[in-house]
Amino acid sequence: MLRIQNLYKRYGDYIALNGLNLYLKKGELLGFVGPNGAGKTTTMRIAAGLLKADSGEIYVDGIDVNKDQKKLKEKIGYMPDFFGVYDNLKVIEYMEFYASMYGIIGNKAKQISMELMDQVNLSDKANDYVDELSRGMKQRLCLARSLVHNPDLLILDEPASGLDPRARVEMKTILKNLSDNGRTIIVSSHILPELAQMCTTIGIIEKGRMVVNGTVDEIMTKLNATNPIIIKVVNNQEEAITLLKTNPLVENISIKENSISIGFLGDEIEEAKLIRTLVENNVYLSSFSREEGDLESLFMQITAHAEQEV
Ligand SMILES: Nc1ncnc2c1ncn2[C@@H]1O[C@H](COP(=O)(O)OP(=O)(O)OP(=O)(O)O)[C@@H](O)[C@H]1O
Repeated sequence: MLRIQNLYKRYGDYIALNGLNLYLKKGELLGFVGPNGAGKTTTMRIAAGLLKADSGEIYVDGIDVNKDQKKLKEKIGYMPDFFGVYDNLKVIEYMEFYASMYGIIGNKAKQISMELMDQVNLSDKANDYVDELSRGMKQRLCLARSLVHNPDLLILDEPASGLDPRARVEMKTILKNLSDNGRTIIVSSHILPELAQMCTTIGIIEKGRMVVNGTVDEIMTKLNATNPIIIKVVNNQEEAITLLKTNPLVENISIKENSISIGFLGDEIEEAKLIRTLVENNVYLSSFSREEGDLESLFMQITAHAEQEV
């Protein structure tokens, strides 16, 4: 659905995007995460056709963003991170106004607007003035507005920013429902745990480059593969250490309380072979397991130096 290759964007001398790559399949929900200033808004605005890149390729469902703006606008729904004030407009009028920008008018506009307001839990606010809505309601309205032309790809820039915990949960539930109904979505945030539970795919951006992009499962598998294995030996720790030292896949042996921690470069089959060697040499194990990694610590690790420089 979305293919971004080698994207570059400068603001004056400042390099905001530095060869960014991003791939997203139909029906996926991508959490686009990075620290402040990493380039999320710039990427999203370029993908939505609102900003021009200096170079790079972007295709949305096969459409070249640089060549066919009209078709692109039909495909994409965009929700910006900031939106303005709306004098004297009722919620339903606001929705119908946006529908009219896509040529949808009259009863059809009313029907679509009512359906979308229902999806974002705003049906009972149809006749309220937009300015009188809470921040969470305004954000949900903005989401509904971005769906008015039934786009294939939704690009949402920090839709949950500034919301209280209850409103954040409500926004997440709405996004999850949209995703479950087959919509392809990119949602940005600088809070990874918030996205990790609902996203199928994660992209971590730092200093204008994508540093991690894959499904949550793929990222966790890769992440865990580099974690130490913790071995608990119940009888002969010395013998265990001697055996571990002879295995070329074992590195960094250390003892923590009554456990042995090792760096291990092998896959699961090699892990099984190592267990067999230990047991066959009368080393009794009560446990043998990789330390579990978590996405949050990965994110903090990747973005630590970027935060320090801010
Ligand atoms: N119009 C502009 N002129 C100059 N610099 C800009 C402009 N827009 C963005 N930048 C700079 O480009 C970098 C990337 O900005 P961008 O808004 O894309 O980051 P972001 O990841 O969305 O950040 P945030 O999480 O704070 O919204 C930042 O350093 C920002 O200051």
